[in-house]
Amino acid sequence: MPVVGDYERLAQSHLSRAAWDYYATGSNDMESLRDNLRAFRKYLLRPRILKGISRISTETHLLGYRAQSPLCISPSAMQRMAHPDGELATSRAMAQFHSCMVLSTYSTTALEEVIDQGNPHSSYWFQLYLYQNRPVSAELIRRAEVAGYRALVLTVDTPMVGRRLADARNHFKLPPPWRLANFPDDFQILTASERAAREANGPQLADHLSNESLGNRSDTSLTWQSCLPWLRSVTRLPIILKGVLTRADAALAVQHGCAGVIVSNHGGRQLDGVQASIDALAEVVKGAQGQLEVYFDGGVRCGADVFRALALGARAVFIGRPVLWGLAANGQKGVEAILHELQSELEDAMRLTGCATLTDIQAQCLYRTGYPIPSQL
Ligand SMILES: Cc1cc2nc3c(=O)[nH]c(=O)nc-3n(C[C@H](O)[C@H](O)[C@H](O)COP(=O)(O)O)c2cc1C
Ligand SMILES: CCCCC(=O)C(=O)O
Repeated sequence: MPVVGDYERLAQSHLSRAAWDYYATGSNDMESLRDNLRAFRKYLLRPRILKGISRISTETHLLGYRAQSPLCISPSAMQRMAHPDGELATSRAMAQFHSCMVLSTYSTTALEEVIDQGNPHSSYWFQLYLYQNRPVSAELIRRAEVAGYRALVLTVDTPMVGRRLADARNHFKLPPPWRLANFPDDFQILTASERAAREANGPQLADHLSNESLGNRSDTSLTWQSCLPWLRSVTRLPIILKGVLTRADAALAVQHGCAGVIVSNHGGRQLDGVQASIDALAEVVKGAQGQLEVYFDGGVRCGADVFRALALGARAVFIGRPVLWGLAANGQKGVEAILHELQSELEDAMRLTGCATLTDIQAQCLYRTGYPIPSQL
C-alpha cells in the first residue's frame, strides 16, 4: 500500500537534479512551502461514533459538473519532463474520478491534444497567465474554448516569477525535446527583434523561468479593472482566480463576477512568508459568502488533508506535486495510484469520522489547535 511519500522518493530517484529541484522546491527560504504541509497538523479530526456508515459517496458538483470525487488536478507546468507521456498520462489517469483537471499554460502537450486524447469523463479547465501581448492570450483562450475547456483559471499570484534559488543555480531550462506545446513558436511572445536574435543563436529554448525571458512577458500591470472586463470581452467561459489568500480579495472576486477562487500560495513557489494555504481557507470562505465556489490547493499529501480542506469549506481539493511524483515514478499508472490512494484515504477518514457524504464534512469535524487565528478574522 504505497503512500504519497513512497512515490516522492521514487520520483526523486528517477529525475535529474534540475527537474527534481524545479518540481520540489519553492522560493527563497521555502518557509511557506514547509508551512503548507506542517499547518495541516493543527487541525485535529473529531470523530462521531456509531453512525452506521455503510455507504460512502464523494460525489459533488463543480460549476454544475457532476464529479465523483472532490479530488482534482492542479495545473503544473512541464509534465513531460517527469514522464514522456506527461499531461496525457495525468489526464487519462483521472478518468474514473469524473472530476476536474486544470491544464497549465506551460503544458508540454498541446491543449487540444490533452482533451482529444484524454478521457471523456473529466471536466477540463485551462490555466492562464495574461501576457502584455494580449492577442497571444486571446488566441490561447479562443483555442481553449474550441477544444472544450469549461473554465478559465487565471493565476493571480504570479505577476513575476518567485525567487527560486535552486532553479537559478541549476540554470534551469526545459530540456529538449520537450517544448511549451501551447505556443506554436517557442518565441511567439518575444518581439520580432528579440526573436531574430534568438533564432540567430540556434533554436534553443529560452530560459522560461527567468524574469528576463518568458516571465517578464507576463502583464505585471494587471488590476481588477484591467483584466476581468477584458477577459469577459473575449470569453464567456466562467472565470476562476487562482492564488487568493485573503477575505478582501475573495469579496472582490465576488464583486467582479468570478465563478470561483482557488485558495493557493502556488505551492510556496511565489511569495515566501505568506501563510500556509490551509490557514487561509476559512478566511476566504467567509469573504466568498457563498457567492462563488471556493477550491483549495497546497500541501495536500494524504486523504486526511483532503478531509480537513473540505471541512474548512473547500468544494474541491486540487493535487499538485503528488501527481508529479506519481507521473515520474510510473507514468499514467503512477498518477492513478496516487489518486486511488488519496481517494481511499479520504473515504477511510469519512467512515471513521462518521461522514457518509461530502456535505457531512463540516467545521465541527475538526478541532483547531496550535498558533492563534489572526485577529482580523
Ligand atoms: C512544478 C510545478 C509547476 C507548477 N506550474 C504551475 C502553472 O503552470 N500554473 C499555475 O497556476 N500553478 C502552477 N503550479 C502551482 C500548482 O498549481 C499548485 O498551486 C501547487 O503545486 C500546490 O502545492 P503542492 O503541489 O505542494 O500541493 C506549479 C507547481 C509546481 C510544483
Ligand atoms: C512562469 C511560471 C512557470 C510555471 C509555474 O507556475 C511554476 O513553475 O510554478
